[in-house]
Amino acid sequence: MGVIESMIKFLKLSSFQKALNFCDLFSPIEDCEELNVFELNNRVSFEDVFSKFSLPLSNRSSVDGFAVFSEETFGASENTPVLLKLLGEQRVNDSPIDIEKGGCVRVATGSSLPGNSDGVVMIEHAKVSGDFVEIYKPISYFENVLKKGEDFMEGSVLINKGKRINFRDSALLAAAGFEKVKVYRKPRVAIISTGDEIIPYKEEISISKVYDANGPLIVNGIKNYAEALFFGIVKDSKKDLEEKFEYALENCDCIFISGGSSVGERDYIEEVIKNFGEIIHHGFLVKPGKPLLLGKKNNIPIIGFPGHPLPVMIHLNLVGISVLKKLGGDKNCYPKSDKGILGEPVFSVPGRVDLVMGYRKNNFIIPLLSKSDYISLATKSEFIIKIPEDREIILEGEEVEIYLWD
Ligand SMILES: Nc1nc2c(c(=O)[nH]1)N[C@H]1C(S)=C(S)[C@@H](COP(=O)(O)OP(=O)(O)OC[C@H]3O[C@@H](n4cnc5c(N)ncnc54)[C@H](O)[C@@H]3O)O[C@H]1N2
Ligand code: MOO
Repeated sequence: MGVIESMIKFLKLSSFQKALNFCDLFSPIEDCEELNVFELNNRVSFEDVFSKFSLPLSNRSSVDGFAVFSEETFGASENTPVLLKLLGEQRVNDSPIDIEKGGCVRVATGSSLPGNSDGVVMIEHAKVSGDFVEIYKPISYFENVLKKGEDFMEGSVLINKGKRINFRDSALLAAAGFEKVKVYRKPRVAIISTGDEIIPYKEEISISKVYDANGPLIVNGIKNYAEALFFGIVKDSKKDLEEKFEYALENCDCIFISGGSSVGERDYIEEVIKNFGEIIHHGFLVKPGKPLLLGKKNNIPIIGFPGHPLPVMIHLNLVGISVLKKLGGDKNCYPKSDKGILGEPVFSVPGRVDLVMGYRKNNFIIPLLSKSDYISLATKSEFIIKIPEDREIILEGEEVEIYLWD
């Protein structure tokens, strides 16, 4: 490739927003598996899950105390307690017993309320005296009671299709009696590291070699969202790359490749993607990661990450994981963002988005200055600060948007 061709390649840089919207080009893989309720964390529900019964199934006491007819406690006080006959005990695993006016029943937290009783006096506000209980405090109608169906009603949607199930959701599903739930199958991702200089950790390092950091970075980074299939390190050879691509396209739902995305003599990735599918965008108005390459074949996303590990980390977090969430059925696929106040000024070049590592100190956002070739600073960062394309400087005290690491 000549100098002019190389220059022309990057004349048309796309707005970074287009990279953030890359996930919109794909649809979820409509394929599922059934998982036990113990294995659901971080998986995406394949269906609307409806409750088969109401919870609680009956009116239940929220406290340890005495179930009563609430109106019979009106006027009770420390000096003039109301006296109610102790009719028995209703434990959590007992079937409801009866209660009559002028009486009360000892209940535990979670017990069904006996008969038509409509409130529970806490044990702290009562005292057993022989066959009677002295009530020292009045309660209102249904005080200290969780009413039947108050938590959720029979037939209501517990989890929507496309929701990423968290550990709290798994408790809800278990309480509702679900042993198994259908979830989207995780997309299978082919991960390829490229470069003649890239070596696996088993080999001896030398000045002309670089250990493969991007392989483990991508494999670990996507585990929550995908099945990661590491295809290994491929030399800068079009033939070798094409072979891996062909296999990956037949067996995987997505391809993530790092290195060789720029405009050098041996940067073949664009050409290889073109041979098998289509290029959507190559080159973005963003720092770092300008040569980011986004392509696809039908519903198979292909991302060519620039070789330096820092842009891989950033764009895996912002673009790669979003695409995997989309394929995996997640309705909420954009990166998590937040806002904060800058504690130090940060500088940029107008016309491009700058993505700067940052951390929080005394509730202020502090930028960590780094070059694309740094790896170490990223591990100290807590998030990524976004400097929009129309800003040259953002001053201390101004609000900035931050993207959270996944
Ligand atoms: N003439 C130009 N040169 C470059 C441009 C440009 O616009 N014009 N863009 C620069 C930018 S920005 C970036 S980013 C890099 C990206 O280049 P490539 O995607 O082609 O990546 P490589 O050249 O293959 O590698 C860059 C760098 O990263 C190291 N690397 C690669 N893979 C790994 C890995 N798996 N683990 C660890 N380190 C890796 C590689 O050894 C290189 O040092 O292009 C600029 N050049
Ligand atoms: O875009 Mo590159 O990642 O700055 O060196």
